[in-house]
Amino acid sequence: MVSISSLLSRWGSPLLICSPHLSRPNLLLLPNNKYATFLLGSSERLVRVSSPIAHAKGGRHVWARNSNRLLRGYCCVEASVVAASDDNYGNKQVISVTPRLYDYLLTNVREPEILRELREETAGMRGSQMQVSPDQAQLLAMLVQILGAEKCIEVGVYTGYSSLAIALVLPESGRLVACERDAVCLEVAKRYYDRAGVSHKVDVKHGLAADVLRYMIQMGEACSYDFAFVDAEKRMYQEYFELLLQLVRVGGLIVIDNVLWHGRVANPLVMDSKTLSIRNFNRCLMEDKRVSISMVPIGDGMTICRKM
Ligand SMILES: C[S@@+](CC[C@H](N)C(=O)[O-])C[C@H]1O[C@@H](n2cnc3c(N)ncnc32)[C@H](O)[C@@H]1O
Repeated sequence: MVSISSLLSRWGSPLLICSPHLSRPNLLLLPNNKYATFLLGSSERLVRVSSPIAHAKGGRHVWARNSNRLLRGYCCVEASVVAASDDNYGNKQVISVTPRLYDYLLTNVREPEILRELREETAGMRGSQMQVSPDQAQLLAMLVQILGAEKCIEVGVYTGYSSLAIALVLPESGRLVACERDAVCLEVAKRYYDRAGVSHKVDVKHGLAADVLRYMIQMGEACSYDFAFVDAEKRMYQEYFELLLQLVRVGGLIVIDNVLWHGRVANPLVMDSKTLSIRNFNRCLMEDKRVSISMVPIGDGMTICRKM
């Protein structure tokens, strides 16, 4: 076994931080091309160790004793694979998407021409990083198709990329209620709905999404929607979710974007209000027996919820 102090001396000048924020013993491996960072700790003590991995060949194991538990981390030089090995995870290996691997993945996405044009036009606009990725849009469209959805809701339209992906696969009789507070973005979205010939399927609601959803419930539309996608204000996620749970039928889906929040949700040292909101929301969803859930590491992380 290697003690933390000998680990530190062997790896040169790593970073050492103590924090009271972890609620249970934890081990995270966050490799990139140059460093591997390990968080080892408990509610009493968190140790973060970063080490250059430039000279490593193959994988290497690191042991550290935390309270009375032995934690073992496996640091992979091939950054496309993360492997964790401890009491919780066994020897499970999971893919970590590198830029090269993501480029490859995108060559396997069938992005309709009109969506590509919208994405390229939006690239020059403020906030273009907010748009869902082509692989996410493809997954949303597939979920809508699998469900045979006729009635959908989107919370957070921006310039319309995800809503257009959904509208394109809706049947002619289908309807998407698209909620957005920014009129300038909506002008771009509406232009593309027109160009794609799907304007008749999209009911644009300009205003605050929670108000629109409340109004829809008051108008007797509860339990009548098949699918909802949430991609707006992060601190409102719980509220959107509660309203959409009323609007969606049993067996319908609510898909929530940005649930991994650029990885910040997994870093106990990050405590800003948006990260806390999403972390709390994820924790509540875990315990929410009204839905079955699947958190998918696509884009910035999406959770698919099915109403029971
Ligand atoms: C992440 S972007 C949506 C991206 C979009 N789904 C796409 O793929 O292009 C979030 C959008 O939500 C809108 N938004 C934020 N808070 C809102 C609210 N309370 N009501 C309605 N729209 C809101 C923002 O104006 C922004 O355009």
